[in-house]
Amino acid sequence: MSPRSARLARLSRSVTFSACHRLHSKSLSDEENLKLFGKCNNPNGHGHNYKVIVTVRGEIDPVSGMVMNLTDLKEYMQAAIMEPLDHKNLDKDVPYFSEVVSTTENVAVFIWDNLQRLLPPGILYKVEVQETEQNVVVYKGEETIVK
Ligand SMILES: Nc1nc2c(c(=O)[nH]1)N=C([C@H](O)[C@H](O)COP(=O)(O)OP(=O)(O)OP(=O)(O)O)CN2
Ligand SMILES: [Zn+2]
Repeated sequence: MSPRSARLARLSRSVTFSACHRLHSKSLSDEENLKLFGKCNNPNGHGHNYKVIVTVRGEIDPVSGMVMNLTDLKEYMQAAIMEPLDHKNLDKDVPYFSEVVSTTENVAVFIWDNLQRLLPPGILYKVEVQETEQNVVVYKGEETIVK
């Protein structure tokens, strides 16, 4: 069979969700938490309107013309992002954040791991979380060895 070439494309979809949280680490004292997180350590928390942009990467299927059907991606994002996070207190309502500090970095990892469980293998490329217009995290599934 002769080799064929396929066009690779990246496909993105965004959602927004509202949630509140408090930056507080159980590994630190109250004083250390206040010093590290400042106003974000306020005991009663604060809220954000988060924007999440999910990007998948793959071949453009010659029959469907799609990398994946956006209708399917929408459903996966509903299950992986909106259902667990929208209108929640991240620290109290989402078990993952009872032991993990609810920074934007960790929100991005949480979403990545949830999507990985739902999407076809190897297709997830990037999760971008905008906590505010100024504060943005990109996670692409990368890990490093910690000694
Ligand atoms: N590395 C991180 N640092 C901080 C995070 C984070 O997720 N990762 N988060 C916060 C707070 O949650 C906080 O919400 C940030 O608020 P703020 O500084 O007020 O946000 P802005 O920069 O958008 O607001 P300004 O108007 O520019 O003050 C803190 N650190
Ligand atoms: Zn915050």
